[in-house]
Amino acid sequence: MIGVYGGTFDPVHYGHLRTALEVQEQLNLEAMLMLPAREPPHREAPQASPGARRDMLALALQGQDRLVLDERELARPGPSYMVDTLESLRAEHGERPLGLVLGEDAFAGLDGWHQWQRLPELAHLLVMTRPGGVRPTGEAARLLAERGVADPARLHGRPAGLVYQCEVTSLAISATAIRTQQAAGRSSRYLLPEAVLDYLVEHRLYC
Ligand SMILES: Nc1ncnc2c1ncn2[C@@H]1O[C@H](COP(=O)(O)OP(=O)(O)OP(=O)(O)O)[C@@H](O)[C@H]1O
Ligand SMILES: O=C(O)c1ccc[n+]([C@@H]2O[C@H](COP(=O)([O-])O)[C@@H](O)[C@H]2O)c1
Repeated sequence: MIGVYGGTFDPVHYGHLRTALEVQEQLNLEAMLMLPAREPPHREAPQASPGARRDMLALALQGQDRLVLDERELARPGPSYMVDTLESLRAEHGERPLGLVLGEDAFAGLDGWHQWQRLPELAHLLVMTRPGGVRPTGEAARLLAERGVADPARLHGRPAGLVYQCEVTSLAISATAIRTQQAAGRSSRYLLPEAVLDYLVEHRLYC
């Protein structure tokens, strides 16, 4: 199975990196693709440019090969709809299982995503715990009730369609908090890789 971890990564932090690694290990994924969104739908435009967010992610991923930068959303003009990303991955990988990785907060709002009903047809949904995570209600709760599985082995037996909840280390880190710290002249050290911190300070991305 291939993991698909999309994000705004404005900037990438240890909350993304550690959870991506844990899901990759827990589910024995062949690879975990990390996809920065060029134009994330349903939120304000990111503060850092797509290129700067890509560069920070590349710095964060240096020296390891389990988490892989995938630039397809950066190359695609217009809003970075996940359904388009999963379709392009499905075309590349045939029947190989795909796992769309989401924090609980993102999963709770899934029914607002573009063509959201198609997402579970294209990939499994791997829902990570997140501090302050919202309990799913409405369509997300229904998806969990209808498609949820407790045994991760089942995910490997079909290309898409199941929902699995992944327990990951609770890291109450958010990109919003890091941007706020930077704007206030406070330190963000130890919340994100040193090389990423050096980059965003040097380029004055969030001052
Ligand atoms: N600390 C964390 N623990 C678990 N999942 C996380 C964590 N931080 C981000 N995620 C998940 O990573 C994905 C991408 O998140 P995103 O790039 O928006 O980061 P963020 O820290 O939530 O950013 P922002 O504060 O700007 O909204 C989402 O699915 C989100 O739920
Ligand atoms: O496809 C959509 O309509 C859609 C709506 C909201 C979020 N997403 C994707 O979900 C991922 C996490 O979003 P965010 O806003 O938490 O960074 C990121 O890859 C976004 O592009 C996708």
